[in-house]
Amino acid sequence: MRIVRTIAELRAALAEARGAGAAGSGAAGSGATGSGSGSAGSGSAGSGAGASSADAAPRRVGMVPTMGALHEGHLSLVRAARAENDTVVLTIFVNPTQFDEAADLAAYPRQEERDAALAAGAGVDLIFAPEPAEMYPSGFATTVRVSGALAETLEGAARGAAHFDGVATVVSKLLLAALPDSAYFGLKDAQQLLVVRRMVADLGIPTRIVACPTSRDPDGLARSSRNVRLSAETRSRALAIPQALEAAIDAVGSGERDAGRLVRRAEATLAAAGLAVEYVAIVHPETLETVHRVDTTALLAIAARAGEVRLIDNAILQRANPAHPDEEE
Ligand SMILES: Nc1ncnc2c1ncn2[C@@H]1O[C@H](COP(=O)(O)OP(=O)(O)OP(=O)(O)O)[C@@H](O)[C@H]1O
Ligand SMILES: CC(C)(CO)[C@@H](O)C(=O)[O-]
Ligand code: BAL
Repeated sequence: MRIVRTIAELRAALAEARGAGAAGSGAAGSGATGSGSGSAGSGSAGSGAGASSADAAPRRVGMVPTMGALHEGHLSLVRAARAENDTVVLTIFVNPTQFDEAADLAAYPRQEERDAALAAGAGVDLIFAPEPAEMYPSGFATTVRVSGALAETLEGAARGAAHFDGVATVVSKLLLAALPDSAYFGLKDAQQLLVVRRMVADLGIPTRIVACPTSRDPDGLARSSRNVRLSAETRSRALAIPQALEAAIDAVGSGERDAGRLVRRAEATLAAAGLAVEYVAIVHPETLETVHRVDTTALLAIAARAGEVRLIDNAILQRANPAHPDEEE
């Protein structure tokens, strides 16, 4: 496994991995900044050594964009990418433009050596870990903005428009730098996934966006890099978030359709645990428009603070098959 820091190095390494640049450039090896952390295990190609000749079948590249501080949730994305691609690229970049709070950016966990070891063990071939100046060189003046409810509700409203501007801009740069066949995103950040899908479709970026299920600790808490900042006490209070989601799923399963009642019940569960609720919303799972009744499928999204730590989570609420006699109103 190799770590590269510049877009030029990333492109060269991928050209080599795809078999297109093996003969000519030689840049994949020469540009890398080093930090080998052992073999990629399940990796079958991509770190230079396995590059095929140009006449071989095209090699598929999968990308997993992250902000580092890897946990099992990230590794589940890597495994999904590993299963479908010849080369897996993990990006690690704590993107300053998507942070609305300086304190959150400063406190964001950074642990690159540990990340590299975990990535290698999970089958990553290449890590792209640029410095901010590589992604935002002097004079940088372009913003990619997805407008409308998709980006302006929920996280966009709570964190401000700059958040998804930052996400869309950096993800478009990452995708354009590597042009992966597929890129893998977690459903924990369901709105981010929808924003990225819209952006990729609108800009004609030829990458398939793959949604991966939320990975949870055994007690139900969604895995998140920010969880390391929870004390034992705030962590146990944070369990009210998955509990509120489960209760809503159960309530809908038992016939509750009224979104207002579902929201108020979830808010009460969070408040009783001492969490500061930022939003509890029931929205259309694709447009994110508010829905008033759960007649088919809806997304229940929660953002709440446990102490200083802001957490998000969500669940799909699905009306049970209305053809079943018990489900008729
Ligand atoms: N528990 C999880 N299950 C599945 N995917 C996840 C999970 N946590 C993060 N991801 C995904 O990993 C990718 C990188 O996310 P990121 O690096 O921001 O991690 P994070 O744990 O969400 O951090 P934080 O929420 O503290 O910002 C995103 O696509 C995100 O949705
Ligand atoms: C997609 C992403 C890597 C863009 O900075 C980030 O928002 C994240 O880690 O979810
Ligand atoms: N996990 C989404 C990125 C962020 O919190 O900024």
